[in-house]
Amino acid sequence: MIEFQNISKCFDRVKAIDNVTASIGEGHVFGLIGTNGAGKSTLMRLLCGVMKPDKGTILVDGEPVYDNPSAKARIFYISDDQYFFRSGTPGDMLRLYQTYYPGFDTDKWKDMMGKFGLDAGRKISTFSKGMKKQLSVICGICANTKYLFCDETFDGLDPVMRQAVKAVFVREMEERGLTPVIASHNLRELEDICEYVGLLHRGGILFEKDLDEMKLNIHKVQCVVKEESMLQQLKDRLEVMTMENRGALYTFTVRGNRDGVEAVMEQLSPVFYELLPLSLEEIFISETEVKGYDIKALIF
Ligand SMILES: Nc1ncnc2c1ncn2[C@@H]1O[C@H](COP(=O)(O)OP(=O)(O)OP(=O)(O)O)[C@@H](O)[C@H]1O
Repeated sequence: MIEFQNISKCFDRVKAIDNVTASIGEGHVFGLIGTNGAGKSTLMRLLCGVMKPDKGTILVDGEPVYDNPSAKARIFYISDDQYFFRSGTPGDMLRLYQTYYPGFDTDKWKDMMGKFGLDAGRKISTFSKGMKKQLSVICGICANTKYLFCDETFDGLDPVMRQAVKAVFVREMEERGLTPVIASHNLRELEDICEYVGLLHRGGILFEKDLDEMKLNIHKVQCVVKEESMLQQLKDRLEVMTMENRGALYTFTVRGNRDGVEAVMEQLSPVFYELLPLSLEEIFISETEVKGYDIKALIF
């Protein structure tokens, strides 16, 4: 388990991470989502021990991670701005990781390189962006670490490769309890694969929850009301996060369990109403809008 408490990190006057507390459990996929500049990459670097927090504690399976080779050996980090040696080949990467990760599975690496069609002797500088990401994923999987951090790794892969990598993650989770931590802007992708999601906004964590549980407690209500006064009653009785309307059709995002929301709607008895589930993308937009990150303000 990775536990972090009250961690903060500043770059000059920019508070990249501001007093964040959360944890990442084992054996399931944790998705890290957030607005641009929210601090996702910074949080990942802190959790992997690449950077030291200004304050707060980070424990990987009970051990501090920064400057601690034994905790770091349990983590493989695929950064979004990948660095490869000049003139280096995948074979050079293999030798480097074999030295650093004692459990590195060389047979699996060779097998995956073959299956993904990557040439171990070719200069990495001649690889496409997607091929470099594939190489990192293969190294990350074969390092056999307990935790695998992927910073926007999926975003550079084509749809077939994304499916292949997801299938590899699922296999590794089942076979050896791998815990992938994935930061991505592709929420549809994360929705398919993640069980837990953390939402960062302006350096702070807005929530860190089980995705299915989260979906049980946030709903989209579409309704047509008899008169305007009913809208106020609805706002008074439900925890409304966002509201918009197109003509007579009003759409609310509300917090609360389905039965409670339905009971209020039944009592108010509008002309028509319907409760719909929210996608992760809609939850993201609603939660960040509540915090002042309003999509309409960006567009109009
Ligand atoms: N090395 C650095 N020096 C100065 N400022 C930095 C540095 N790294 C990050 N920041 C700042 O910290 C904040 C968080 O950046 P970070 O890259 O962690 O966000 P992010 O959520 O990964 O963003 P994005 O989704 O746009 O990739 C930003 O304001 C960024 O400008």
